[in-house]
Amino acid sequence: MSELVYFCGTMDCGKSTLALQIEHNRSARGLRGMIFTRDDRAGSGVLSSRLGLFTKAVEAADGFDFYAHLVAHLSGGGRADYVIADEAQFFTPDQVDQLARVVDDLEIDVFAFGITTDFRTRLFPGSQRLVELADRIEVLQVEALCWCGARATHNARTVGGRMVVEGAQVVVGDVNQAEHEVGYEVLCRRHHTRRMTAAAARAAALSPDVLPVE
Ligand SMILES: Nc1ncnc2c1ncn2[C@@H]1O[C@H](COP(=O)(O)OP(=O)(O)O)[C@@H](O)[C@H]1O
Ligand SMILES: Cc1cn([C@H]2C[C@H](O)[C@@H](COP(=O)(O)O)O2)c(=O)[nH]c1=O
Repeated sequence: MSELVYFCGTMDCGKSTLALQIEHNRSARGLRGMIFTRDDRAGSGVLSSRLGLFTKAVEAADGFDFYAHLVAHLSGGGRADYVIADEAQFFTPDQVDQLARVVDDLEIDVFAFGITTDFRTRLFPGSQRLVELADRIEVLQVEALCWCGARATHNARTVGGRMVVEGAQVVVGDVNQAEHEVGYEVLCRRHHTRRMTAAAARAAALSPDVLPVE
């Protein structure tokens, strides 16, 4: 039975790496995958991991129809034994419905990867639809850590080095950016709620929040 699996976690927890590993393991056994992404930091039509690995992918912009693309590919004699879809938080709910249809009507496994919530702790529409439709939700096992040592569960956005809670939902970017750039930092819920990034914690070094990690 084919499945729609949603692999999720914070930024920088290894989702793209896992996507590339799944692709590697399956293609090494002669299976053929169809790889999609949207707005990867490395550019259009690339699925990249911070470990330095990357592969070509089909860019799934707004209006792209996953189901129609797969049907056209198969009708033209192409093969697709599984689908990998990275940065799935950026997909529209309709596109996630199309991925579910790929599973149900074409009987192809779909492995989707994405962050669940944005910098305001709100669900991305694509992630919400994946949570609603997935056969299985897998939270990544390699924990990203907050500066305090707790498991990071939330994504913070920083502008000019300060955490912000207002702005456009989508701003492509990375962790560990220079202070003047828009950047991201993963935090535990407590420090996200208190808007305490690593830099803010350093600045408030006398706060009990910055007791050393045990
Ligand atoms: N220099 C490094 N050495 C070892 N592991 C690294 C290094 N840089 C990044 N990583 C690993 O890569 C992970 C990020 O992987 P990536 O697939 O790009 O994340 P995601 O897609 O979830 O944002 C980090 O959590 C870390 O485990
Ligand atoms: C929290 C948050 C993130 N983004 C962007 C930033 C990155 O380009 C991607 C996440 O990529 P990763 O491979 O999981 O690190 O999402 C955003 O646009 N809005 C946000 O609120």
